[in-house]
Amino acid sequence: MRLPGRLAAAIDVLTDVEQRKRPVSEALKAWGLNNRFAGAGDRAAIGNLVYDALRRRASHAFAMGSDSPRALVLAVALRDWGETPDSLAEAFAGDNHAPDPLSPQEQAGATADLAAAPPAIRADIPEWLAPSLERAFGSDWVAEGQAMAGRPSLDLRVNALKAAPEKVLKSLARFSPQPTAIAPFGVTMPAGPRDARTPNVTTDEGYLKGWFEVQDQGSQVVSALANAREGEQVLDLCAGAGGKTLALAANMGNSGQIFAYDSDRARLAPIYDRLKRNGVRNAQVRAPHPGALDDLAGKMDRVVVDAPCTGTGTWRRRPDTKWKLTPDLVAQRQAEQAALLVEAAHYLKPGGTLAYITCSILPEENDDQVAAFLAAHPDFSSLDMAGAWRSALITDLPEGLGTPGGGLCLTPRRTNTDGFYIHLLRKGG
Ligand SMILES: C[S@@+](CC[C@H](N)C(=O)[O-])C[C@H]1O[C@@H](n2cnc3c(N)ncnc32)[C@H](O)[C@@H]1O
Repeated sequence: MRLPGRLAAAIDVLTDVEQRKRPVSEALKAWGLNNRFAGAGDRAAIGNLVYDALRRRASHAFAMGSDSPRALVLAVALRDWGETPDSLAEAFAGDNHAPDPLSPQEQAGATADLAAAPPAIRADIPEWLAPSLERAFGSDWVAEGQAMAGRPSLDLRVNALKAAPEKVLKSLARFSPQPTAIAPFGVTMPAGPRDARTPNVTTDEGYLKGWFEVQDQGSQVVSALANAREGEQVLDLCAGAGGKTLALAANMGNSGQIFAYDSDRARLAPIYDRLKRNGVRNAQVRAPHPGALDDLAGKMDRVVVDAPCTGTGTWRRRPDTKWKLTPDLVAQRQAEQAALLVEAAHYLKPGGTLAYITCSILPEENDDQVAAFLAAHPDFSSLDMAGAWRSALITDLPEGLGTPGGGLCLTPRRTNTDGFYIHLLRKGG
């Protein structure tokens, strides 16, 4: 397929997403099944168009004067992919699969000036979230929003239990991987432009042998900052599919004990295979039976709460969630987070550490939650995060990552990672 056909297909997919309220991945898969002639390169290009349209939905709609799927996809071609009204007119001419020719208004979108657009449009975020971003980032909030509308890199964490970074760099040399800037065991492949395909690393022999896992560098950094040490008793209270459990196990050199729990069996299910592939021998999965964790009360050196959250830090990867978020959903997540912090405290022994993590950048889910917890639990105190950074990452904490409430917040703009928050709290005693 050539560009015109790919644009037309992306318009169809985005229409499907918007009309049937379908996740993008599902709509793309359905399109692929109905259009079996399309190759992997076509499917990747169409996916990029749809995701790019959603990443910058607000600014694209403003520039084009419309938020229709057609306007958004054409905006990607004109505003992100370097096409011009002339290059598109030439490509569309005589191509049976091309969308209709561009209207004068659509052509004008190519050079639309957004300087006078409201800040939330320039930041490409829903307007109701502007006060939260401003609280989180001060005068930088529009630039932070813009960075969250970019394409993410593909990051891997080398599994120190089985391989060294050099081995993985060599195994994946065909994708030109680079060491990550912050995470000590990270390998990264920057996103390419236009129709660039994301490397398929999960068919690599290194992956199948457990030498590495796909994990955003930000997730690797907060896993390292949780600072689980050899010989400790650690509860991973929201283990999900185990992304952080695996990193904690590697950090602990397979010694001590990790209890991996999640209240959702389906989310927990992949952890069994992943633990095996990674050669993890110090993790015990606790399925969500009543009383599953009763024997751990007051005994843990460390409890990691990788809390359910709005996922605002992952907007680059799941841009549709940016526009679906509602105040009710934020409130729901806040209630879950507050309850989980109280629950986590119950399992810690005196002197133990609680690591509170979210993949959100909203202060309502981060500093506010910790402040409310500390106010109700005077036996807990905030740990020095600069010291934790030095101890876990053997470098000084970069400028500007600290939050007013004493936590750390990583962002695409600050650290070239997904957005993550972490705060370590010590139980007195
Ligand atoms: C951010 S995800 C965890 C991701 C996982 N730690 C990883 O690194 O791959 C949050 C998890 O919290 C779980 N969860 C939500 N409420 C919970 C609760 N009350 N107790 C335990 N887990 C809960 C969800 O099922 C979800 O899997």
